[in-house]
Amino acid sequence: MQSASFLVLRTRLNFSLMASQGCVTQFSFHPPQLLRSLPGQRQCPKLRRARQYAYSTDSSSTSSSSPYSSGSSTRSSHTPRTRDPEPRRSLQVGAAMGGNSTELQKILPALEKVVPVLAPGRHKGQAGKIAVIGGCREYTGAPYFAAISALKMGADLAHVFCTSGAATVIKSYSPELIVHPVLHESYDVGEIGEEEISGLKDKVLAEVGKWLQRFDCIVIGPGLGRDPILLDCVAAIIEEAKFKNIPLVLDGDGLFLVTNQPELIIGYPLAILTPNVMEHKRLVAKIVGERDQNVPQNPEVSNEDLPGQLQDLAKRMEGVTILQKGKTDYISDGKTVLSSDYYGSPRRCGGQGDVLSGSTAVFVSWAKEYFSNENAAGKKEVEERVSNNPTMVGALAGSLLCRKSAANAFAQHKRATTTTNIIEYLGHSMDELFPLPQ
Ligand SMILES: NC(=O)C1=CN([C@@H]2O[C@H](COP(=O)(O)OP(=O)(O)OC[C@H]3O[C@@H](n4cnc5c(N)ncnc54)[C@H](O)[C@@H]3O)[C@@H](O)[C@H]2O)[C@@H](O)CC1
Ligand SMILES: Nc1ncnc2c1ncn2[C@@H]1O[C@H](COP(=O)(O)OP(=O)(O)OP(=O)(O)O)[C@@H](O)[C@H]1O
Repeated sequence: MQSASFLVLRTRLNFSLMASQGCVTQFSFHPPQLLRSLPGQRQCPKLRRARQYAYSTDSSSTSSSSPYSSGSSTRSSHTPRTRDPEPRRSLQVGAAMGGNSTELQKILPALEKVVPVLAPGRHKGQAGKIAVIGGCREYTGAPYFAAISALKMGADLAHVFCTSGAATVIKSYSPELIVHPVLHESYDVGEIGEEEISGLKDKVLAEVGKWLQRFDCIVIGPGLGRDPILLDCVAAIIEEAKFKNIPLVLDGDGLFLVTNQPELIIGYPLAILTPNVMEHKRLVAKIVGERDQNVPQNPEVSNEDLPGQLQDLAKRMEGVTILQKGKTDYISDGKTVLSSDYYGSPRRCGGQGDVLSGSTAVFVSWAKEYFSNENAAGKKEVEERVSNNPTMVGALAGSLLCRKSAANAFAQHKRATTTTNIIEYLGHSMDELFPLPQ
């Protein structure tokens, strides 16, 4: 078993090396000198062979094979390593620190195509109407960060749906946000029975439901809290949003909800989950550990094979896009893995994930709009250089923007950098990545 794992690991190292020699598109932080020598993006025969070796030794379904090695409580002594039936296409967006990476210079013009132009003829709302569902007694900062980030990086309108206790506070942070005090938590409603809870759910759904169709993307979870009544109502909102085909970004307590009720989101291609390391581990334990008899109950999430594990997780979630945040951000919809370690800041202050969820929501809405236009200019370029999936494109662009903004804020504020500083730099960073025409 040990030697089998070792072989796969060796294959992955070779894979990385070949990737850096041009067999896959790469934006890598690590070897810029290799990046510069990239001869092209097409898959080379050597890499094709390596992929076959790594992935085709077992043609059984994902439920019987997995990239997860043993965790603390093993259910079965047989814990095979990665044998993905489909090869992984890996695209790494990496950081020659100053932004001179050859690959990044290819990716940015492709991403730029989905950014809407600023033209006098456009009307309010065309650049994006975003909603954030979050904000409770404890947390008012997180939904504010997500919603204001959406506005600051280019959306036209941002709404927040929160509890009445949080609403006044959020409104007082910014007159630019449209705040709806429509959610309820146990603390407010006291002890109520099943029937009353059901009535409350209907009321919340009616209040939120009349707005839903207007939104281009909804962020669910920043500062939402974990009150069971409130989460029950949010689950109903998710169902309704899916019915209306609205893209969803799930973060913070929204992830807590869908980790406990994965059926809410599995198979919905317009969903993006943005877990941090801890949230990702919970998701893996639930989706892989609890459901697959062939892997340990607490599968080990290993840094070595994060891309393979993430792809496996996204595949098990039937095409949901997952953006796993960390030192490197990994993004997968089960078909492709993108990774980005471009820019970033060493400050780990709370709230940066909220900036990411708000920004990603806007990029996803732009990408969806872009792909829905059959005559959109440069579509082939976006598909080839990034992905033909709007949620993948949006997630990568969101990651790049937030890391760029964090780097800019850190350069100015150093150890004093907070999320508010990062938000202040969103507009400037957008313009550095996607400059407005002179
Ligand atoms: N100002 C605010 O209102 C903020 C509210 N937030 C909200 O707070 C709620 C709870 O979020 P939490 O993230 O605290 O959730 P959890 O209760 O899941 O806590 C996660 C824990 O994991 C730890 N952790 C995070 N990243 C880690 C890593 N890479 N390695 C090891 N440990 C790690 C953290 O220190 C934290 O103690 C969410 O609704 C969230 O949106 C946050 O967004 C932060 C800002
Ligand atoms: N070690 C790191 N180096 C550079 N950037 C990082 C690092 N860890 C996270 N990030 C970036 O910070 C952003 C937020 O990720 P983080 O892991 O802090 O989210 P979070 O814990 O959900 O945040 P929040 O405090 O809002 O709940 C992401 O864009 C990610 O790319």
